[in-house]
Amino acid sequence: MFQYSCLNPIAEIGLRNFSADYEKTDHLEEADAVLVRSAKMHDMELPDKLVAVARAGAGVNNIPLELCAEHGIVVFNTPGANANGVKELVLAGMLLASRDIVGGVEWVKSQEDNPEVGKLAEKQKKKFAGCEISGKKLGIIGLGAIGQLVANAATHLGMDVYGYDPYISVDAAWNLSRTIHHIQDVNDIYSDCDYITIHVPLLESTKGMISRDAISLMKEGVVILNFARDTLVDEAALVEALRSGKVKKYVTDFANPTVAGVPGTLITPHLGASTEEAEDNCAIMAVKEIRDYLENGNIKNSVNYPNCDMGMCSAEGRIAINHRNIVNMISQFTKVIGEAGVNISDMTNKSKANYAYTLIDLESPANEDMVKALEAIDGVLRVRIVK
Ligand SMILES: NC(=O)C1=CN([C@@H]2O[C@H](COP(=O)(O)OP(=O)(O)OC[C@H]3O[C@@H](n4cnc5c(N)ncnc54)[C@H](O)[C@@H]3O)[C@@H](O)[C@H]2O)C=CC1
Ligand SMILES: O=C(O)C(=O)COP(=O)(O)O
Repeated sequence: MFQYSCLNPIAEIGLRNFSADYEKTDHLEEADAVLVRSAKMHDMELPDKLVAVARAGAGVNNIPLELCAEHGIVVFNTPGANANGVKELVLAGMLLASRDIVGGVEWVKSQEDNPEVGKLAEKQKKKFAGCEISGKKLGIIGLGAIGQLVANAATHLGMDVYGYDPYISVDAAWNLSRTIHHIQDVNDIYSDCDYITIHVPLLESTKGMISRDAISLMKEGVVILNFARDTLVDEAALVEALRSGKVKKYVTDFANPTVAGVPGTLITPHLGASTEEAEDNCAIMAVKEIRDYLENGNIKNSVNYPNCDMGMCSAEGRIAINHRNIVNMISQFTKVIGEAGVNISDMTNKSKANYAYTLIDLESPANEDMVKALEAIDGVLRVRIVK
């Protein structure tokens, strides 16, 4: 029996994919796996029993990835599962920034008791006039799951699209419309575009990337959209630029005291992934990843350990070892297993940055002595009998 805990509400349709061998617990210390959305895990104590964390979503800045890796806890996310939801809100954001839809709707609401509202509306409407997005230049920073969808959709809406992503995946590049201009210097996006949208993860290297200097390069009246993370933008500089009129609108999904209520902002309360479809997709993918890891030891879509897949185990035993990516590990594992008189029928070793993972199928079941001997090897972070 496995136990799992949800640190945020997770769509029921996903949780239904846990078999009868799984039980939900509200006690973190009992959980083999955790499902999480945006709950902050940095200050949480990581219980010994915990082996997997699945982020039902994309951004993993709320999870201590390195610390989890050190505890032999594999962290997963669900790439692309909520991208369409975000794309649609970005498109809505561009339209809301271009036409005063919010102001117009509010004005009509304020006239609910006015029998002359229809006539007055025709006089008032020029106050809410705007511009079209068709024909405007859109710069997209980050062409991953979300950025590529925004790029293609904006092209279909008649925008002239410029994309910047020095680390773009081959798949994302294949998916991009050929009309999208490939930008190699992000400053070209800053200086040339009417609308700029960012879709990069929050990392040490991306924090504050929309800096005061970046803003100073931008066109007068630029619209900036941020559905990625608030700390990607120097929001103090941004507020000054809004007040001076340099930035026409700041459309963001992240409310905080620096920007809330500032004229020129359009702020949603982190709604990008809050659609039924995105929540379902993320939950289904997260549960699938946890099950494959707990039941078979396979890793797919991890952000702190390498992917590794040996399918279902048909051997007598399978053992999973989370370890550091250093020399001479495998020979030590096989020595321990050989000395226990157990024959290895199959094995895979994968690495990602500082961490590595080894799955070993055995012709006879693993035992606790073997696990103890493997755990004693310097560099081993966790040993788990999968079967
Ligand atoms: N508002 C919301 O509800 C949501 C927000 N997000 C945020 O959006 C971010 C992106 O999500 P996805 O597109 O799904 O992630 P993704 O991982 O598919 O794409 C991120 C892209 O950014 C690129 N990148 C990394 N550093 C870069 C840099 N310095 N300059 C330019 N490109 C860079 C990567 O190469 C990658 O192609 C997430 O990390 C998360 O913070 C994601 C989903 C929902
Ligand atoms: O997937 C992401 O990165 C998101 O920002 C979505 O967050 P949420 O799951 O809505 O709390």
